[in-house]
Amino acid sequence: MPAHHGVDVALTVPSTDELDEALNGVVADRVASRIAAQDPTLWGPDAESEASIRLSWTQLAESSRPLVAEIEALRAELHDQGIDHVVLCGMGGSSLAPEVICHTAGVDLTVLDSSQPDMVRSALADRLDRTVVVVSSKSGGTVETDSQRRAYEQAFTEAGIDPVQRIVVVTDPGSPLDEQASEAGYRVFRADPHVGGRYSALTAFGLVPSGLAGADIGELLDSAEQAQAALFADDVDNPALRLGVLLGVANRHGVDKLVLADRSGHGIGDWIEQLVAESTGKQGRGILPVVVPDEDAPNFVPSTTDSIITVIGQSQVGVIERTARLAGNLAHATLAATLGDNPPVDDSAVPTALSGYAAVVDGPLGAQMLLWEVAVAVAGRLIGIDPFDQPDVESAKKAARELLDGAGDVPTPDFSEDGIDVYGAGSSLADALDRLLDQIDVERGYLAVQVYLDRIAHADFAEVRETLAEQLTRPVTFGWGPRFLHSTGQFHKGGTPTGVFLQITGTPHDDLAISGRDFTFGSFIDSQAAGDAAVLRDHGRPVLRLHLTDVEAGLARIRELLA
Ligand SMILES: O=P(O)(O)OC[C@H]1O[C@H](O)[C@H](O)[C@@H](O)[C@@H]1O
Repeated sequence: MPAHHGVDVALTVPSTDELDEALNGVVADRVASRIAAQDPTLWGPDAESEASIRLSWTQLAESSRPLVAEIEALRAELHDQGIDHVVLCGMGGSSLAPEVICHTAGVDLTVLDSSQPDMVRSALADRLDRTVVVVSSKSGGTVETDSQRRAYEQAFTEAGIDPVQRIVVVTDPGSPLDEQASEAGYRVFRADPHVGGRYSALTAFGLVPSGLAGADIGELLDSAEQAQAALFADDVDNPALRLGVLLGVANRHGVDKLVLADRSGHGIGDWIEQLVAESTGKQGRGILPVVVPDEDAPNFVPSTTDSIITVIGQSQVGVIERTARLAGNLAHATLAATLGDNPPVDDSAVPTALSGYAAVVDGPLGAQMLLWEVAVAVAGRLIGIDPFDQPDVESAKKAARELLDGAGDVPTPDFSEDGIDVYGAGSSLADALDRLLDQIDVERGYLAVQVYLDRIAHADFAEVRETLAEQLTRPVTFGWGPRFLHSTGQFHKGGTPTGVFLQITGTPHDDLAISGRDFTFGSFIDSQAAGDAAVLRDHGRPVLRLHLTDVEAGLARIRELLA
């Protein structure tokens, strides 16, 4: 195996027999029904103690029912007071589910999952007099969420509004946030502690903000409940087993990218991204999701041999056949994991050469969430990792903390050009970029673009993913910082060591103090970027950081260079 790959699994293609064998194996081992029965031994002895406190997600369709009426009553109470704008403060598993639930339902939810000062400011300035803020944190110790809470407490107080009337907390029982919020008199929803963050979509974490915003959370639970029989069946037709086997077997053959064409139009790709990246990306192994807008996007066509291509939200026969054809392998496409009206696939038009992996996944939102959770648990067993921990997220948090405490080395730019401070080698900005991109391994590498800016104000910049993917013909991911740190950040540091990282940071228009803290939002997000870059470099990964002293001009310059 060539050393430059940094991966010890050769890229090969399994036979249809191997996929069938693995599928028969998980059926014979009763994996689906044992997941439903919350058997913690499924992932081996090392994962057993974590798994024994992480499997309650299998029964949420029933156990979360009592929350529906409680949340709906609170929504009605708030509406009576003219409070109809819901803001969610939270990161990762505490924000990605409500975001997709509300988007799918077509209801308005402001998701504040950032420490970027301008973005925090914009949220604070938006309809404060009509706003209820849900502060969600399972651990109760996430610094972004704590800082957002402090910002809203201060804003409400300054506006003469009692924060106790406007802040609702979701957390695990006994967390520091639970103690603090209960003492302050806030309304606290205590979630099931035996469910991990990224599996918590159907707990209070997903339901409270979504229900307050007006999504039909009863229907969401109904759709999960209706899918349970199919998803927990020890049966070769179980779509979750089929998807999990596809992911697991492909990964054993060195395939470690999952290109998701998110045709749902509601952003379920971002939720799946966290579930897959944090659950599998560890011990130098795992699967990196690459979220793309549709099946025509670069990285989907053409795809690379180290990718599984997946269409979400379009189980029409034409889409299934086309996906199968692109992957060149009907066997994989017949692993289409669709729920509900699942049309039959016409095999006749599709070539059967074995050269790739594909899946089409569809179904109502609650059902699909459960489907992906079961599939990822199955894949984790086949890959041989613990799907319930996230060991490498902490390292970046620690490095950021040290920088804030003045303990770490504050990085200094290597040079500046056109108002852009460059942290990396090169004779010019263009040269520094070329040098970074040249380090992407042509067979196994990927580029991760990590942008620590206001993701609402600069949303268009995400299009550089398409430009770069087209030019590089290698998988390119795009993540907004610090949001991605709670998602793909785990894979970047703990997964297959094949990433190359372009970090973009910027000077905010206006920094913002955090009440009761000796650091500002601006210094916090800077430390988060610098801390993560330091950890990536410690892992031997190339990182180029570009700091934009004038964000608008800097982004325009980067676009120009990349085009
Ligand atoms: O809900 P919290 O405890 O605040 O955690 C928010 C996020 O924090 C960390 O980054 C974890 O890696 C995520 O899995 C989690 O969802």
